[in-house]
Amino acid sequence: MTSGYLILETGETFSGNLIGADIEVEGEVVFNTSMTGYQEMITDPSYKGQILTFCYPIIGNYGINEQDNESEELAVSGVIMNDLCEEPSHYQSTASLSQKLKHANIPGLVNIDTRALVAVIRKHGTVSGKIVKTKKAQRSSWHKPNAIQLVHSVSVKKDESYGYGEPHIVMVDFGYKKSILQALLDQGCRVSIVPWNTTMDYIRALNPDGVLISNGPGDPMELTEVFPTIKAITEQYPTLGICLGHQLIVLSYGGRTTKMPFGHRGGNHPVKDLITGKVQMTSQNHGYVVVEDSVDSEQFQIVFKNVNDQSVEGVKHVRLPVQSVQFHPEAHPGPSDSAYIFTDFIGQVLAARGRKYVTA
Ligand SMILES: NC(=O)CC[C@H](N)C(=O)O
Repeated sequence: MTSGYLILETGETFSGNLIGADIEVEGEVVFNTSMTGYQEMITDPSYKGQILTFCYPIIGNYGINEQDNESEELAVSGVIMNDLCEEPSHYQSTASLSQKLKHANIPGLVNIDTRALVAVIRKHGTVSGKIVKTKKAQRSSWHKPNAIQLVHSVSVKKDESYGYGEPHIVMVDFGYKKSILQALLDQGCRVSIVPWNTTMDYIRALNPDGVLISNGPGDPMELTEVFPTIKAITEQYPTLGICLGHQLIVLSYGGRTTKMPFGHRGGNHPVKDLITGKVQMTSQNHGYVVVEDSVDSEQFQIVFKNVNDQSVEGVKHVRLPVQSVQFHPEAHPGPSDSAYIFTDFIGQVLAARGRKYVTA
């Protein structure tokens, strides 16, 4: 196998072997703690521009199938793992992970000491890194990807329409995961997916019963140009925000987000519902988080918090049927404890139909 290296901006080098595409890449090095779900992760558009490390030591054992893609394209810039299984076994498997990476022109590094790497990321916070072929590769220039470019590259370029039922939900696409669309279709909805920079007039003309603001890559504070539209949406339609969508809703009301030391990426993040006191296990993938003090309590109530670090995991508007969650109720990968978020949203949409909102 060809030798390859991960070099970090903080100075460390990790040695392993190259798989997938024969190219060098750069990206923010992040880690996910899920035991399964590597196919959903590498196709989740929120990972656009990032190099993803799998904490679980054996990856690839059930192959790649035709069902579990969260988007058509692979989103990650590169992947890092310990032990790659090249002989997958699963009745749905149609390819191996390394074949999929090669086909998508994405490089990976295997036989990396991922426990040591994760310890380094946890020490420094998320760092930039490069997957390279020689140890002496350039360590000086690092560039932070721009959120508008990232979102633009993964968002639909024109409307797409799915399902024939009711109610009609418009999903503003910052890089949606297919499982979110599937969750809406499972609720019987008709779904119109529109590009991230769609105007309020255009959304109004589609006459939605409710709007979903999707997940997506990048630093939410760089997406200022959409804040007025997001706010206008929440003032007019029942709205659900997921992950980036949650951050954008809070930002559009004057709140702030900040970068977490190394993010929440995994399938077992405990989140407490502050109203019922119940804890649910959630699927997560985010590097930024809403700053608690920045949430205007005259507008929003914080209704979910992370049990591990007490960070904000969801808000509800105090008057309008608007809710947003930092975690992923669509799961994939991860537990589906919070799937009821979609049922609640559609319930609110149906209850609000025909009613006119009085805005703040
Ligand atoms: N999954 C997401 O929507 C991620 C949101 C944002 N890009 C973050 O990292 O926090």
